[in-house]
Amino acid sequence: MIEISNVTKVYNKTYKAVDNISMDIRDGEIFGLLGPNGAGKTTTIKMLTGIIDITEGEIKLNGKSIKDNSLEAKKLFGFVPDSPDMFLRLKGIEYLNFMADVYQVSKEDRKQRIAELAKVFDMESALGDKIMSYSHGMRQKIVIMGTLVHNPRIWILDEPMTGLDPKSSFDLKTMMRQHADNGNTVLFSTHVLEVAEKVCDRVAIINKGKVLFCGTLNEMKEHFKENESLEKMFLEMTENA
Ligand SMILES: Nc1ncnc2c1ncn2[C@@H]1O[C@H](COP(=O)(O)OP(=O)(O)OP(=O)(O)O)[C@@H](O)[C@H]1O
Repeated sequence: MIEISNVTKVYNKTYKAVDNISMDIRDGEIFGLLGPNGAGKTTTIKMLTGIIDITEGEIKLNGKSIKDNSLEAKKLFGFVPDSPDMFLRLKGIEYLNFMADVYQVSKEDRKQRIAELAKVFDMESALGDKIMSYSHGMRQKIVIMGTLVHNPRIWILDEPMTGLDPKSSFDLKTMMRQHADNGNTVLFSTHVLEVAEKVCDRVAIINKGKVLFCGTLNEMKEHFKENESLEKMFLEMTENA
């Protein structure tokens, strides 16, 4: 569960990139953070994960404050950032072992987990190669595998489908569903409405740092009927996808 309460982020003392947002992401659901470029999605995710400070407000992950109890809160989630170009000089398997070390995954558990993930993402034959030799999609997959190697309760993913081939994208969505169905929390951002429609239980639409809507997809469609400007923004987002 993620609780976001009256959160604001001000950059450079004046620019409000996120403006007093509140929402709860519940156990057992896939929650989509939707919005056009510059809406404040990445800023929100960076605050959730403790990468940047919260200017005002509070964020709790399974009851642990990311401000006051950051180390404990950070142990609870796996985070996939929007750029997968990391640790390029490491071999895939070295990166996965590094992540398993950081999260103190036992030798036995990691062996099993890495084998499972490599199979799902069709990466078995690539693990001995350096990440710099991987395609963008393969880099995306190795980062996702590194994030999931410690089996975190909460998954936070910033634009995770970007660059994935259709099969990997499908497999990731299936894994997200399974993880949520097991009573865990999955939050991801996207600017593609279609992706959200296929996988999310609930969405929040943000634009210019404000939450314009938060609810189920059916509720969103009802809301569009009453709010043409929101629907128009979405049509534009879909056209630009
Ligand atoms: N470090 C920073 N300093 C100043 N302004 C920033 C900083 N990071 C982001 N911004 C600004 O804050 C606003 C929100 O940016 P953010 O990256 O959160 O949007 P986003 O919804 O993730 O967009 P995208 O889909 O393009 O990644 C933008 O106007 C951006 O230019």
